[in-house]
Amino acid sequence: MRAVPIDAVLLVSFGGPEKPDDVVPFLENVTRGRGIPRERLAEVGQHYFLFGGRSPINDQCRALKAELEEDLRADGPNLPVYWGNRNWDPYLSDTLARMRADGVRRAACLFTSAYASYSGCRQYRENLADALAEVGEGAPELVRLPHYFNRPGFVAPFVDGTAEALEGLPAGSRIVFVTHSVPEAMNDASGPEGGRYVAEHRDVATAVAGEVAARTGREAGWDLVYCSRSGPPSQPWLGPDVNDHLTALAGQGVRGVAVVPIGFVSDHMEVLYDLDTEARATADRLGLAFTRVATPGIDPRFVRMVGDLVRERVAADDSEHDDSERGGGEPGSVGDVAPTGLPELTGSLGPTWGNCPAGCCRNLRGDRPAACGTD
Ligand SMILES: CC1=C(CCC(=O)O)c2cc3nc(cc4[nH]c(cc5[nH]c(cc1n2)c(C)c5CCC(=O)O)c(CCC(=O)O)c4C)C(CCC(=O)O)=C3C
Ligand SMILES: [Fe+2]
Repeated sequence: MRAVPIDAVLLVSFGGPEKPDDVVPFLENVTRGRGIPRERLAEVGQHYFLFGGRSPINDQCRALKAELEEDLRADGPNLPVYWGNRNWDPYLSDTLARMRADGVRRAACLFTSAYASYSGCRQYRENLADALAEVGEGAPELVRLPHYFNRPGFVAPFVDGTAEALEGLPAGSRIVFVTHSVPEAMNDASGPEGGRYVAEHRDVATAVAGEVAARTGREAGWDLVYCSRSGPPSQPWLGPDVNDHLTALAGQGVRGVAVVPIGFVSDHMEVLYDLDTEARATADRLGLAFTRVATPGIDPRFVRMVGDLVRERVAADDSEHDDSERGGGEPGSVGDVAPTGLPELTGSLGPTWGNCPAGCCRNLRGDRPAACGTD
């Protein structure tokens, strides 16, 4: 049976407020039914207000959408790129309704979240399923592009940024990889076999540290630590917290840190507040030199990698159907983007998947419909 060809790309993101009046309703959207203590919500609201009530995340998505459209125009397939958010305007349901109106039948989804976990994977899929149900008859079919945490286009910008940061820091400085904390139980249930959230981050951290050592000729010690813990104190979450870790490092006589936000695809409020504001203040207090490395954002290698995921997927569909009429770019062509010097997949976890296998990143609160997977 011939599948309907992919005729659009859908960027699926978290969403964030863009003005002070957005902040409280945004937080209500995010935390509905999640059991976050009120004090934590008030505190996180303040982080947004400190930055004028505007998160950088939506602008990052607009920029990525524009760059990806350009990449697909230049090297094919020339597909429209849509963008929808889980928690703020443009909402997924509105975007899916617009796609239907535009005649889109089958879209390839890219989540702006690189790692397995309920929060970063299945919750996106559940929100897509809800939006599909809301739109109803005629909504496009959705397939997921492969997970990309171990693609060089995602990893290389962190390698460059870390090597450069270490150049400017005192001898003996350490690399501090940071990601979003999640409940330990959520890590235990992440991926098809569990524990995948931490395993994927360790895989990226090992690859970045190894490549930086190879490039600079100096081996910097590194750690994987966490930011943005929420939830009640009684619930165990992944640690150590980045601030506690910086305190411990200073106590050991370390003089500087390259803080590498590997958990974040682009600048989010967590990066602006939890790292650039709070962790930097901690480092200043401790007399630690502190450099925060950039997120991939719209690094040309990251954009190209996303374009390649689309090209790979379309080529795979075409090769299953030799009656295809689809033209467009050489899959994996390099264009004018510098090669990364990294292997095709970094780390040791090997090939990933697009649509998720059954049981992947289980919802510990109970089963709900989820798109882009076999359950
Ligand atoms: C793993 C993970 C990612 C990375 C994957 C991905 O990128 O999706 C992520 C991203 C993000 N998280 C974000 C914002 C928030 N996350 C919250 C709460 C929570 N996050 C969690 C996990 C994650 N979150 C968890 C386990 C909770 C507890 C509640 C629950 O179990 O669901 C809360 C509530 C207040 C608080 O408790 O902090 C807010 C406001 C924003 C937007 C930032 C911006 O506006 O720039 C982004 C990109
Ligand atoms: Fe979050």
